[in-house]
Amino acid sequence: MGMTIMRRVKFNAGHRLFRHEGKCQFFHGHNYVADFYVTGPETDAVGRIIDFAQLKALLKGWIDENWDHGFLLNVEDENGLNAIRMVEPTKYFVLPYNPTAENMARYLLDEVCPSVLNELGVQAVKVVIWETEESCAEATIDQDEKREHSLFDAFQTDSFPTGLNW
Ligand SMILES: Nc1nc2c(c(=O)[nH]1)N=C([C@H](O)[C@H](O)COP(=O)(O)OP(=O)(O)OP(=O)(O)O)CN2
Repeated sequence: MGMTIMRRVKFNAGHRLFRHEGKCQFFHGHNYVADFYVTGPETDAVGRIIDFAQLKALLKGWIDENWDHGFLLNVEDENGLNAIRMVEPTKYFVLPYNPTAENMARYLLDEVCPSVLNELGVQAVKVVIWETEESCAEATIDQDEKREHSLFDAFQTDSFPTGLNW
């Protein structure tokens, strides 16, 4: 039977949505919540896929270093990037697309999780980004990617609640 665990990471960041038609074109920030769903081939002698503390160190570590208390900007947003580069000191992260909840979840799942998790023999199969208490976006690996990774074939994530406790 497949097993999946979830580790939540909270952070805050500023952003704006390049070419947004409404208020999200302006610089603003969110208290984000990122839920990382992680699966592995087997549990260890203690009964863990991986220790939650290890997930925290790796995933929160990456977020704290790269996104927390920084600005997330679209690489096409030259004007926004020029503005944020003028601030001293500054912290920003350039994404290849707009920093929507959808794109942030996809970036964490496709780019960040493989680089920080896979050498430990576990795999992130879903990332959910909560932008507000009411709005979230979910990125999942597709069926082909799951099949390629035969060790993780039997994963099951439907059993997790989706509500938030802030
Ligand atoms: N599909 C998406 N739509 C929007 C995203 C997103 O990431 N994915 N992001 C935004 C903005 O970042 C905006 O700050 C959040 O939008 P919205 O829910 O409209 O904002 P509020 O929570 O402040 O809503 P109010 O009820 O107006 O206070 C926009 N859309």
